[in-house]
Amino acid sequence: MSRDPRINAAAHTTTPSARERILVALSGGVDSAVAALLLQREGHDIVAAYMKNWINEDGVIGHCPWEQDIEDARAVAGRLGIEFRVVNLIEDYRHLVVDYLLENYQRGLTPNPDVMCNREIKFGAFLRYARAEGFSAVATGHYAQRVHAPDTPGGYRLLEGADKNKDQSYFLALLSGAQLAAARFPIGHLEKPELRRLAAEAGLPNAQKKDSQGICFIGQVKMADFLKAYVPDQPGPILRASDGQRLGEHRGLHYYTLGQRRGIGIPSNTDNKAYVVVGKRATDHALLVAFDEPRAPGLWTHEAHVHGLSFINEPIRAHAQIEARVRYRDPRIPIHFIPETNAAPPSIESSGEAPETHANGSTDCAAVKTATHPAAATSFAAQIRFAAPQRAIAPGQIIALYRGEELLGGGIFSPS
Ligand SMILES: Nc1ncnc2c1ncn2[C@@H]1O[C@H](COP(=O)(O)OP(=O)(O)OP(=O)(O)O)[C@@H](O)[C@H]1O
Repeated sequence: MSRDPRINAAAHTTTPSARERILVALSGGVDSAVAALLLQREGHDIVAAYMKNWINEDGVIGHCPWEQDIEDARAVAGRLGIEFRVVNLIEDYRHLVVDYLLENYQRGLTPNPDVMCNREIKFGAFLRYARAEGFSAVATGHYAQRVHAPDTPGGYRLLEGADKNKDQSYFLALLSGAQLAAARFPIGHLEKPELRRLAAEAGLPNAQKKDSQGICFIGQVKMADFLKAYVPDQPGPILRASDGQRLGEHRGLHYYTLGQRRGIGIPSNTDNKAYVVVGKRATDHALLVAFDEPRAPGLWTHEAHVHGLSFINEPIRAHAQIEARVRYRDPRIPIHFIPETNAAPPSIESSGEAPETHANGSTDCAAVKTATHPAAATSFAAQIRFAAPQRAIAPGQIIALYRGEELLGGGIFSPS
């Protein structure tokens, strides 16, 4: 239960909702299966849909078991006796997630495809499809809680999932208020063991299925293999940051992330000390390394700049003491948020709601791209001061902003 009285008040005012027509995103996993089960028990009119997001056309990066996932999802829908659809979003996914991923890696940044998939696909293209098909909302199996909050501009707040070990609010950090209003997270109040118990009790065929590892093609293959297939190698020197000494050669800066220790390929000549990536230099295409210790230049920081900020409700317009999570599964940490005065705060309707939908429900990718492409999200930026120094804050990585367990919004760490 939240310690924030506004949130508790809001949560208690959440009344059983009226019957709605909801499209459930059914992945074949157990979480979304139970999401569908619970909505059905609440009496909603539900249809299930599997999103086809990615096809490994060339078979270059290994096996991605989407066909099995579709069959598992179909079996769940069959057990629940609900209509099942397969929605093809491959083109949108390619433009809005894969291009973003590759562009970012090519620029030496550290992108987050899961965060962008939520904003651009699940609550972007998929939500637009749902609307065009007459649904009022999209439900997923995310561990996050949406609570009614009439005192907010958007009408809802987003809280961490009740199961702190499974909480997925970080991945929802770039959702707008409008996207949240149309989202349903029916399992957000559950702990995973209880969810599996409900699945087994209801006879769901995937009750014991192993948890997936994020986005299919990333989860099932090594990122390095994916990049090798799509981004040409561009070798450069590996330099010791302290004195510029050349230690070796790398295959391309996109293979490395700030803070990375494994896979650099430079043996340390000093006992108990290993090299770590501390920077990437565009001018000479150099990978900078140092021994992994607190004084390693560029590895630890007290401050960072963020851009592309979006907020679920009110934008933070003044200095504020809040909390942030700089990586999924990291604890929340206290921060001082300093908004940039010359940047325009985003409107709460700013992303994910591009109106361009054709009569057949397909989306116009060019229009979507202009309106919601990650690079064009918002121009709102801020300086972040961490209460304690943070290790390996990589440009391109997502920061999620919190007040207690309430997710306020998020942004993208800027290159320095
Ligand atoms: N290909 C897909 N088709 C339909 N829905 C999907 C798909 N991939 C993910 N989702 C939706 O997004 C939610 C979160 O996705 P994630 O990949 O994190 O899955 P998860 O937490 O393992 O959940 P699940 O057990 O339902 O697979 C899922 O619960 C599901 O509602």
